[in-house]
Amino acid sequence: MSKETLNFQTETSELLNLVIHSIYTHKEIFLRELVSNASDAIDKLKFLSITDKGLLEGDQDFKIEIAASKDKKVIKISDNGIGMNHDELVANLGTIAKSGSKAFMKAMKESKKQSDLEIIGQFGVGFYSAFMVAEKITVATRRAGEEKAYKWESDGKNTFVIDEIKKEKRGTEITLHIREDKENPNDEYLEEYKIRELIKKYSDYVRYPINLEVEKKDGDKTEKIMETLNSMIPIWKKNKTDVTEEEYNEFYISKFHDWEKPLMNIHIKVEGNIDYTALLYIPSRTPMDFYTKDYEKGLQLYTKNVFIMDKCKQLVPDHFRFVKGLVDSADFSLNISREILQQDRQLQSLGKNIQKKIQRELENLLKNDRKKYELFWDAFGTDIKAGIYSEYGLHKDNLKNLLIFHSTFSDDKTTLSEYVSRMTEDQKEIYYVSGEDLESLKKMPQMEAVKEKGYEVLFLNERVDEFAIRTLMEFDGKPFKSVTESNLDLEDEMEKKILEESEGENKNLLDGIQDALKDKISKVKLTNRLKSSAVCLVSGENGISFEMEKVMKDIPGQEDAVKAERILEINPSHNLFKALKSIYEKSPEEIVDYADILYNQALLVEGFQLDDPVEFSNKITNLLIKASK
Ligand SMILES: Nc1ncnc2c1ncn2[C@@H]1O[C@H](COP(=O)(O)OP(=O)(O)OP(=O)(O)O)[C@@H](O)[C@H]1O
Repeated sequence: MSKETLNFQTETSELLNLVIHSIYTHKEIFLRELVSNASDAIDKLKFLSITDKGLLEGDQDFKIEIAASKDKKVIKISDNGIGMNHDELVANLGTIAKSGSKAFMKAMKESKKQSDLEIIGQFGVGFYSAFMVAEKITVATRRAGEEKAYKWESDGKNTFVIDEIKKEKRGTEITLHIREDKENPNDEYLEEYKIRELIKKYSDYVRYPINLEVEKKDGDKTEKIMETLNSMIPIWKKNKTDVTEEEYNEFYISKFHDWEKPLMNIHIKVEGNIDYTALLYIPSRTPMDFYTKDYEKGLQLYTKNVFIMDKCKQLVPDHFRFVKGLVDSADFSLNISREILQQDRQLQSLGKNIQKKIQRELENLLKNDRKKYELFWDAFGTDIKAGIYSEYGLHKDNLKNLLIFHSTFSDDKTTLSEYVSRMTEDQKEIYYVSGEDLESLKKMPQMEAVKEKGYEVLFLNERVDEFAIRTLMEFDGKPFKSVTESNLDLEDEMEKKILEESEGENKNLLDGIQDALKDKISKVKLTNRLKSSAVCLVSGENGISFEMEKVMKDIPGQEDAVKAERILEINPSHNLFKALKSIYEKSPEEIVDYADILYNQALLVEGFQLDDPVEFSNKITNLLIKASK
């Protein structure tokens, strides 16, 4: 094969341009990235060699080596991992395929501020980050089990060159030709102390020895020896007490490509039916791709220190899909293929066990650190609520204690059991009101009577809320009840009787309003539910609420699939009702316009769009003119 010169994919060029020209902070992470690639490459080889011993080529002494030369201004990082063949070289080091770099580019594109370049420190852009310190990079590599070896070389501008070479040992050797830069010198990366420091800081847990070539003086002689810099104990195998918060965070950031430290970690060692260790993290905010189809849930799976798979889906349920982390269990036989592993019953029961642990940790957080729990809730509460109604409510009993909502009780959110503990003796139901934003919910007319009774009302201000609540149906034996339902049943017998009489006396007026609105509402009623408001809409008994109707409307193809039954309720003690009565007595035909205005007002309060806003506005205008005469 002759030498070929290839262009970087456009996105890669953009990324490289950024890396080379704009980023001066956090340069040191390049070493972490290269070491982590080397360690991944050994992991891959180890895994493949289970079924194909030949790949080892007689060398099982897995290691990563670093050598630096101040004279030549180069630093070399080599590994005896899987290596790359020609096509892999082109694909892996010519395009951006991987999560870290892709997410980084996306974040960069979305942010306008230069200071956001800081995020690279936490992100890492993989291999390409080496161009922060190198003016030229040479990669020599041979794929395990193959004969041909290749050299990849580039100055990170627009092109890279690939050439065939001889390389006896399998694996990859990366040579960085350190960039001269007076303003932002890179020379320290050639110093032994710095390399030691960086490996300790970022790569101590790497399971293979990271050996640095150091000079040792022996009398007059100096000789070069290899010294292992890392402790090699995977962080998850250490005792909790031996790991600092910072180490946990550092591990998360480098391993799971977040740019913010996690909200919390869950480090568990379980001995039982299945022995396992898990190190799980809850991110501190919703990942950028969380609501796209690119987001994949799952935990990394290791067995006996060998990496098996990256996103093992069975280990976390959908409602905890935000959890990142890894699970290491010696109880899996390694000879099974990934496909068989996926059906493994052990895996299912491991998943169940992990699910319980996550749940317990969240319950503890809710109990012990409400502030932090609210941060969690802001990021992932929607998923918990969706988890309640998905799979036909299969998980509702597990998840119901994790719910928190705003309520009329205070500005803080409340759990359902806190709500129940505050219920008054005569209160039989848990009241809620649903709608889009808290401020308008607080002012909903339907709330008035419930509030006057001294009952607390939950605010369901997210779309999934009502679906979750309806799946639950009850909590602690107390059914949920929407304050906008028609049969609120708050009155005593006396009040009911007075209302009925009043409806009888005003039958003509009510019928007149009903006739005027016949296509729009199913009924007009007088109500005790209102105090200072004149009218409101409530939903009927077909079980569909206004909020559900709105949600369904937004689903393409379902626009008219469900409609809540609308009942117009009028407050008989309000001056407006008296005014309606006198208008009806004088000229019954005028009631048509009034009815329409009342109905539209009630719609507005409910957050609905008016069928004909222009007509509504004209009617109001006419009324105002009339009033001024
Ligand atoms: N030392 C190596 N040995 C074998 N393959 C390597 C090595 N370094 C990099 N690669 C290959 O190049 C790919 C790209 O590396 P890069 O560091 O850019 O991203 P990544 O590490 O895969 O992604 P991320 O950083 O998001 O995990 C890797 O996925 C791997 O296939």
